[in-house]
This record gives sequence, structure tokens and C-alpha cells, in this order.
Amino acid sequence: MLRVEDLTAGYGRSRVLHGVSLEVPGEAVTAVLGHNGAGKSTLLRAALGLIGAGSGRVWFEDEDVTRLPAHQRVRRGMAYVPQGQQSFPQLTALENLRLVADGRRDGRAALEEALDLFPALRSLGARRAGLLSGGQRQQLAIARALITRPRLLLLDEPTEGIQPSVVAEIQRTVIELGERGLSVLLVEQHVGFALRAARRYCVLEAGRITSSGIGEPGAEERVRQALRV
Ligand SMILES: Nc1ncnc2c1ncn2[C@@H]1O[C@H](COP(=O)(O)OP(=O)(O)OP(=O)(O)O)[C@@H](O)[C@H]1O
Repeated sequence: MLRVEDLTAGYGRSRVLHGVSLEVPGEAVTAVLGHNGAGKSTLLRAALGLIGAGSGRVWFEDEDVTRLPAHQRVRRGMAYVPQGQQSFPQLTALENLRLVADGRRDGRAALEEALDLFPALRSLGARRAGLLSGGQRQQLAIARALITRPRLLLLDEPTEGIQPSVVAEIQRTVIELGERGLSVLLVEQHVGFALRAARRYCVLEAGRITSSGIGEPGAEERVRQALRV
């Protein structure tokens, strides 16, 4: 689905990723774990093409997309939910969703499916996005991305800074998306959740992948040792 080969990337002269190689299989969640500043968000941005690759390659569904700009990767089926649950705060939740759905051939059906996944958004549809809680905004952001019917969802710390009651709901949804066969590259700090959701995981430290394996309960201890947490 997505293959990253020996990728270096960064900002200006500062290199953040030092030769990262990663395989994201189709129809499953792959988790990237790591400490703050390890380069996890940078990896997602480079996979999408928001920042360029210094060297190395990015393949998406057997196509070399290394030099393609982000919007062309989106057209090929990638969707990205960055940290911070961005939406248009002055528009209602439903308007935010319609903005994506309108003009798409199957937009209406995709919008309904997204609302089925996050029933809370139905009752909040008329509320301005800026007045939603962080957790509700995160659900809105994921719903918006899903309306594009992506083949690969890049999800950056969906539970960060969100009240515990909603965290469980978002975690359930991510697990469900994986079970439904969506390919997800999930950046996450909650080791337990990431390993429950993911078929494969890797640990990123200072821009390098230092361990990887199969997401299973037994892996938690190994990952915690790798992360020294
Ligand atoms: N836009 C930017 N310009 C310059 N440096 C940046 C930029 N974004 C991130 N960095 C730097 O790149 C490094 C990796 O940041 P990144 O956000 O990828 O880490 P992360 O693993 O996602 O961390 P976190 O878990 O805190 O989000 C950090 O040293 C950070 O300061």
C-alpha cells in the first residue's frame, strides 16, 4: 500500500528523518510510536508530500510518488488528519462535512457513513465547529477525511489532549476502521491502544526506526523497553 524507502526529510537545513524505511500493508492499521520530537509527524508529512524528501523514495500502491505534490497524492487516495483537529470554526459541524461531501459523486452516502461511525456528530450537526469539544472536533476531522473515501488514512495522534471519556470512543473507531479493512498509518503515544489497533508497529527514535514488529498484546513490554517508558 505505502512503502517508504530510506527516506530523509526535514525542515530547511535541519534533518529530522535519517533513512526511514517502512512498509504499510493494505487493509490494516500500522502504528508509529515514539517520544515527542522523534519525527513521527514529520514522517506523515513526508509520506503525504507536505515536505519534500531529501533522499529516498515513497511508493503508494506501486507508484513512485516521491516527487508528487500532496494534492496529487490525495487524489490517489491518501487522506491526512493532522494533530489539532482542524476544521472551519465558524461553520457548523454539518457544514464542515458537506464542504467535503458536496460535489463528490458519492458524497451524500459517504457523509451518512461517516455520521454512522460517529453518531454523536448527528446531534451536534448544527453546532459551530469552534464550539465543539476537542474530542468532538477530532471526530469531525476524521469524519471529514473519511468522506473522501481514502485508501490510506494518515492519522496523527488522534487522542492527544482529549478528555478520557472521548478517548475510548476514538480508540474504538480507529480499531473498527482497521477491522473494516481501511489502511491506516497511525501516529500514537498510547502504546496499549496502538498495539491493540495495529497489525504492525514501528518505533521511531530521533528520526530512525529502532524496532518494529507485529501488533499484539505481548509486544507491549518490548515496545515499552524500546521506548524506556
Ligand atoms: N515546521 C517545522 N519547522 C522546523 N522544525 C520542525 C517543524 N516541525 C517539526 N520540527 C522539528 O522536527 C523535529 C521532529 O518533530 P515532529 O513533530 O515530527 O515530532 P513528533 O515525533 O511528531 O513529536 P510529537 O509527538 O511531539 O508531535 C522536532 O525537533 C521539531 O522541533
